[in-house]
Amino acid sequence: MTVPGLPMAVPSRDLPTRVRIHEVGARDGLQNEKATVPTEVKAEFIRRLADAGLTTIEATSFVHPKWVPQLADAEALFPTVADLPVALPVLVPNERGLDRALGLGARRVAVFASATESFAKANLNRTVDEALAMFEPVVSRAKAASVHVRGYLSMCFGDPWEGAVPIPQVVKVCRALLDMGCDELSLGDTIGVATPGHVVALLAALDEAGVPPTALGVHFHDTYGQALANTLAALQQGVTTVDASAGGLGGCPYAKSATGNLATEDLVWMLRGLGIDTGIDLGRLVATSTWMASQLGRPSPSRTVRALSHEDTEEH
Ligand SMILES: CC(C)(COP(=O)([O-])OP(=O)([O-])OC[C@H]1O[C@@H](n2cnc3c(N)ncnc32)[C@H](O)[C@@H]1OP(=O)([O-])[O-])[C@@H](O)C(=O)NCCC(=O)NCCSC(=O)C[C@@](C)(O)CC(=O)[O-]
Repeated sequence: MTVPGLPMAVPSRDLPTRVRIHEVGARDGLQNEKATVPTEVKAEFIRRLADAGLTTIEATSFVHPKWVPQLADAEALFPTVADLPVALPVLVPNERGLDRALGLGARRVAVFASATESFAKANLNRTVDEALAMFEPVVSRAKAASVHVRGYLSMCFGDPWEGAVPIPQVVKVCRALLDMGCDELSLGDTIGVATPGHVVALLAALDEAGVPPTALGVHFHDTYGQALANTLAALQQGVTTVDASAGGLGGCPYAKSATGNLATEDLVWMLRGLGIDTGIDLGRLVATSTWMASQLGRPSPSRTVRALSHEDTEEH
């Protein structure tokens, strides 16, 4: 697909020159679909994302299949994409998940904690502390096997049961995950309620507690249309890893108010305008999301996908 009228690149001195996009569409996106997507379609989706230039593509989750039936095919899927020349992180909640992932040769895993008790219970059937205790052997065994570990932290801004989440509560769990040995953290705005001022305040508090922006990724959902504004605020504070989901797929099965993630295409469009290199072919990415939307039987919510897949801009 030819992309018409790309934005003029106007670099800004207070922004990074390169951003790493951590693509979560195949995991966070598809885990929340009502219909279960066939394994071959997931594999094709991941291959197309790699072909579009994404270098970190979260592939699946080794969680209990009854908790997330949409990803119950992790064992069948992972080996079919394992040879791609990209990083393929997978979620593992516990040692059972780690064993399954390591058994298939996964080199990057992610544990996923919660800043709130309500979501820890709903998502992991544990208190916050019990969940951290569950992750400890996962992280230490993964590190011993030279496997990269990401630590997600959900509900960093607001929680559907508890409301606004106090910043010190978030800082405490972030510190615990880093002290445990996680290589990087991802701050999840699981239900998409964050606003830029809150992002800046949280990043400042984390920095003060010894968690620098270079150790962090940001993971925004776009429920209230704030995901791009929040991302820009995070970039201005020195964050260089941004999670996004092709076509804006996504949500979380254990937080009903979680809607789609920040769309990767919307992010790439903004970064291009800011003169920030991502190495992504936007035309191929839009074509991938348009193809995935046709597999799911509904249009992509991404504004950029919609604008660029309009019939006058279809392949020339
Ligand atoms: C953590 C558990 C397993 C606890 O669930 P539990 O019911 O407390 O499990 P358990 O530890 O009591 O074990 C019960 C049985 O499950 C088995 N089991 C135990 N673990 C596994 C496993 N890994 N794979 C396969 N089987 C497993 C285990 O072997 C045992 O089998 P039995 O002995 O009875 O036959 C469960 O709560 C779970 O799987 N939760 C995952 C929920 C999830 O995936 N949520 C979505 C991801 S988080 C997210 O999307 C947010 C994020 C990351 O995107 C960021 C953001 O936006 O905020």
